[in-house]
Amino acid sequence: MNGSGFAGRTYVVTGGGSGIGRAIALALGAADARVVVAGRTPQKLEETVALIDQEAGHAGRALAVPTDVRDPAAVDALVTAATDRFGRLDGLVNNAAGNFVAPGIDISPNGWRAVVDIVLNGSYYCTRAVARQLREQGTGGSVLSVIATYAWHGHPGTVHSAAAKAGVLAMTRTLAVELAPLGIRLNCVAPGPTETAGAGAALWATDEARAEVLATVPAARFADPAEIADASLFLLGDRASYLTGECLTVDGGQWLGKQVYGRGATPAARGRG
Ligand SMILES: CCCCC/C=C/C(=O)SCCNC(=O)CCNC(=O)[C@H](O)C(C)(C)COP(=O)(O)OP(=O)(O)OC[C@H]1O[C@@H](n2cnc3c(N)ncnc32)[C@H](O)[C@@H]1OP(=O)(O)O
Ligand SMILES: NC(=O)C1=CN([C@@H]2O[C@H](COP(=O)(O)OP(=O)(O)OC[C@H]3O[C@@H](n4cnc5c(N)ncnc54)[C@H](OP(=O)(O)O)[C@@H]3O)[C@@H](O)[C@H]2O)C=CC1
Repeated sequence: MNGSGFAGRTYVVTGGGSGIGRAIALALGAADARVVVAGRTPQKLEETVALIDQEAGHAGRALAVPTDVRDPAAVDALVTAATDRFGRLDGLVNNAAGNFVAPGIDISPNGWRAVVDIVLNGSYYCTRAVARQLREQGTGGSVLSVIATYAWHGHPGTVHSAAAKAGVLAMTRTLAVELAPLGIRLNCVAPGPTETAGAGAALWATDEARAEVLATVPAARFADPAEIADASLFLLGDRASYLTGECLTVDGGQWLGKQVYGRGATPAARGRG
């Protein structure tokens, strides 16, 4: 990815210790960017840093900053740690999330808060802190938030996450307009079912649940986190320089694949096949 414009730039990736966040952090590192990974579990963050250093062939390209994104003071400290270490920031990936499946009216207030605080409030605190730093630098930059297609179509069993992701999409579109004059772009990526341990445990913990999810994907497979990372780097980088307030869906056709007749054109056509 040399020549992609990432060399020497610095990006904060929340939830960079696992799954999609780790894949994005590794892709940024491989594109010669400097990467600051944030999350609650220091060991997972250090593993990502070690993988980036290993790929680079030397230490120093990445930094782990244990952070709970629900805590605005901790988020401000994250941005300070990143700029102390690398001198400046160029962007942010809001990837941290929590999720579980439960009937909407049975979720406790604390269960609702757990998810909304991480996904919506955490994304706002991180975006606010990074955008203030970019404004101070006068450099512009790019913010990418990882959402889900149910931000717009809804989804039974995940009302907390769907509502929070919809909020992140609205935040993205609102701040895209407010911050465009500062050269700051904000976009979203909406992955479909992606093979990660976190989502597997939270959303498709049994073989039956996994098969049920798979049956909804026209592409008939889960995404690899690296495929989400590819789309993410496009949105973060200079090739998307005139693109702001948008959401790129990377879901193997899942959310569009809800036709009355399933995947065949019509029952009659399928009968002939
Ligand atoms: C199909 C394709 C679309 C998929 C789109 C989206 C996918 C994703 O978001 S995948 C990301 C999945 N990754 C994770 O979820 C990892 C992180 N997860 C967590 O940290 C937890 O799951 C968390 C969100 C619950 C937060 O953990 P923590 O802050 O430690 O909170 P507690 O365990 O103390 O629980 C707080 C509160 O929530 C209630 N709760 C937890 N799990 C469930 C459940 N399965 N059902 C009902 N309620 C649950 C828990 O009981 C607590 O409430 P109170 O008991 O009232 O205190
Ligand atoms: N996998 C999928 O099918 C899909 C995933 N997504 C989205 O992709 C993103 C990544 O999910 P995925 O990689 O699958 O799942 P993971 O569970 O691997 O990723 C979630 C990450 O968020 C971090 N995190 C959770 N709570 C906090 C917190 N309070 N503060 C800081 N970090 C936190 C976790 O680290 P730690 O626990 O150490 O803090 C973890 O690294 C999420 O936004 C998810 O909603 C969207 C659609 C589909």
